[in-house]
Amino acid sequence: MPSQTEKKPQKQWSLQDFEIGKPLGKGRFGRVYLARETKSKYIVALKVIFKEQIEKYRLHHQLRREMEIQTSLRHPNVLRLFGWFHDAERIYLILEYAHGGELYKELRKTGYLTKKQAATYILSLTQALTYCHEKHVIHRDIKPENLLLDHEGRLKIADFGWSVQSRSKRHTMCGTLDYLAPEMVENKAHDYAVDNWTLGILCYEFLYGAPPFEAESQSDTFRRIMKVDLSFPSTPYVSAEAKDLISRLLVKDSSKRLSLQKIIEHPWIIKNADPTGTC
Ligand SMILES: CCc1cccc(CC)c1NC(=O)n1cc2c(c1)/C(=N\C(=O)c1ccc(N3CCN(C)CC3)cc1)N=N2
Repeated sequence: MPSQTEKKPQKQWSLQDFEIGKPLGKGRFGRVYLARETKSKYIVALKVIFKEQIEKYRLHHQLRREMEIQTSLRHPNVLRLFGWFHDAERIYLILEYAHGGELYKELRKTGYLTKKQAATYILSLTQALTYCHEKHVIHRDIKPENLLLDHEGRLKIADFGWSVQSRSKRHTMCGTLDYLAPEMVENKAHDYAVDNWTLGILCYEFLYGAPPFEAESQSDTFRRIMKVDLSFPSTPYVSAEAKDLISRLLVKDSSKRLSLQKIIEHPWIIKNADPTGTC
């Protein structure tokens, strides 16, 4: 009789267990395909990563960390990693299938989101980050390209490639500049509050259609982030309450940024977000 503590043995998957469908997208290190597990007919997204690429950029530790972290997370707004397997050339990640595709394509299509969509997605992100931070995980790379939508329009955070299991301050440089907090772009020690900053960036981008410190060159973006050079184009579509929330997150001193709990309680969120996460 197996002891209570023994986990159910992880099934060893292989390519033969799946029927591969259309390609869904491609990233720097591989592609993602629609796939169906043959026995259960369960639909998944199969992310194929070339070992040669991982070795070339010395990313096995980062990939291993991504897999360990994403396998351990269970939250409605975090894309599930069900398992993985490999062959001679490739590593295969068996991921939850998000039927709605990438959020940023939705954003580019419409230019900016409605206040209900924006508030609902910020609430979902805040709830997902509250869960991640309780598990000592900092995502560090939340940007529209890493956000997916399921068949009900519910947001799913994907791609934990830059996340870290953190119990202390971190020093690693990562991500594109637009979404990085000052302490990240200065390559200083940073902690969970970097994700709070990014929520401010995303809230601004959801409502205005572009991130607040966007500039021609990376060095200009860097300067604007360091100065917190924040301005709100005058438009009737963005309320004073939305500007208040953004201004309380884009604060240089990380200890003074609005906490995740205070975001959930903010009047703009309470008034505009759909608590079921669908909209
Ligand atoms: C390798 C790809 C990659 C690189 C880097 C980061 C990420 C995370 C976003 C990823 N994607 C990833 O891991 N992904 C994991 C995934 C996943 C991507 C996914 N779905 C889609 O990519 C998708 C795209 C378009 C789509 N349609 C577009 C047209 N519409 C009319 C109908 C719907 C429907 C679904 N489901 N799980």
